[in-house]
Amino acid sequence: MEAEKKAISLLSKLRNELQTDKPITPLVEKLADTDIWNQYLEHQQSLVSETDGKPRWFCSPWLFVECYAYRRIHEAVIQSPPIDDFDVFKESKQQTFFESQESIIGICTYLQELVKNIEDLDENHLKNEFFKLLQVSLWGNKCDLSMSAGNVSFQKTNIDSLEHFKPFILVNDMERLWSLLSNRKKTRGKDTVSRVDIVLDNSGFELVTDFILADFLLSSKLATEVHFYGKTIPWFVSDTTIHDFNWIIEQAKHSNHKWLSKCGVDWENYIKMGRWVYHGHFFWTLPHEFWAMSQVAPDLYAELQKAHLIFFKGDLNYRKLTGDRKWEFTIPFHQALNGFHPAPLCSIRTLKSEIQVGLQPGQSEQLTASDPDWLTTGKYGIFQFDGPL
Ligand SMILES: O=P(O)(O)OC[C@H]1O[C@](O)(CO)[C@@H](O)[C@@H]1O
Ligand SMILES: [Mn+2]
Repeated sequence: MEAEKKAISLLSKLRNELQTDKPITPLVEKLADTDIWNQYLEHQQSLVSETDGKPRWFCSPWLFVECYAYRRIHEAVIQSPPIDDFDVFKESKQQTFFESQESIIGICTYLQELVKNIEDLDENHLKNEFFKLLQVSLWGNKCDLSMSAGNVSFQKTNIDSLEHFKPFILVNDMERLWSLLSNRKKTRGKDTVSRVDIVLDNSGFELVTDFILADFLLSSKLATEVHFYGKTIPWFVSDTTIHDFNWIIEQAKHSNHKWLSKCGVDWENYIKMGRWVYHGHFFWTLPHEFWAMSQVAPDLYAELQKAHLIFFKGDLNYRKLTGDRKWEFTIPFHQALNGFHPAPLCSIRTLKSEIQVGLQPGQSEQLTASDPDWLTTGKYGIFQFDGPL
């Protein structure tokens, strides 16, 4: 109880600082990322003019203060042993998993039926299924908890509704993903690796959709291994940590539903065989743009370079890919990445923040006229690829 009281008082202090626009203060508790964070705060300080004094909550870059808020929540918890490994968002993450049981069973059953005869499918059919499961993973990203504040009444994806959602895909590079993976499958030798990396976003329903896609990639031999990247601390409410990752697989495995539990068993086996690999890295919970990765986290950058294709899930990853800058809507994605090219990559994201690049001339104007909130509601989505043609 004493520890809880301490955590709550630190959290109230944080809330007060935020609500009254106090200066941003350095982190105090020593963790692997503390020095990098504090250097970043100093850098922000150097950008503030003398008359403005210190960086504050209301007038600092949104990406920076939003990340900082979550990092401070974590600091309040780690300063309060013995509850220092408590995940303040665990309950809501687990609740959404249970609330979306029906959709989860639907997509797991679909996958299991599909993989039964996967060897007999012709090229076109396989491509079609690949596209479907990519879209399931895309619309799965509607379900984050930081934007919905725990309200998961968002329409859940099921395979039959995909056609209905197609018009809301604003950038669609699925064909390029198919060419890359299917060409590699045709030309690679028997023992060579095809590696797809997935930089995860939210746990719960979205993570299941990512598992379904990853399972399909192995079952169809479009990939021989899949590497996942998650957060090392609770983050943006619903983001995946190693605990969530393992918890979802355990839940699936112990389900009473035949196909969901088959998925759980298969997924656990993939991990045991090293065909699925999970990586945690503190870089993902820093405020840095991804173009800083090769400097700030060269080990992570080198890991990503081993992939043949990288999927970046979700809105926050897109903001970090593009530096959260106010780019023109039509500037090429390659340019907005500003030198971040560890391997061919693709953002799979529903739009929840006011940034989008790589649109056709006139596209944004048309959207603004027909649906003024198109950038922030999560109704629209993209598959945006960058890599050699
Ligand atoms: O889980 P996602 O798709 O990254 O969405 C989180 C998004 O929600 C917000 O917290 C609020 O819109 C954004 O800052 C963030 O980009
Ligand atoms: Mn998220």
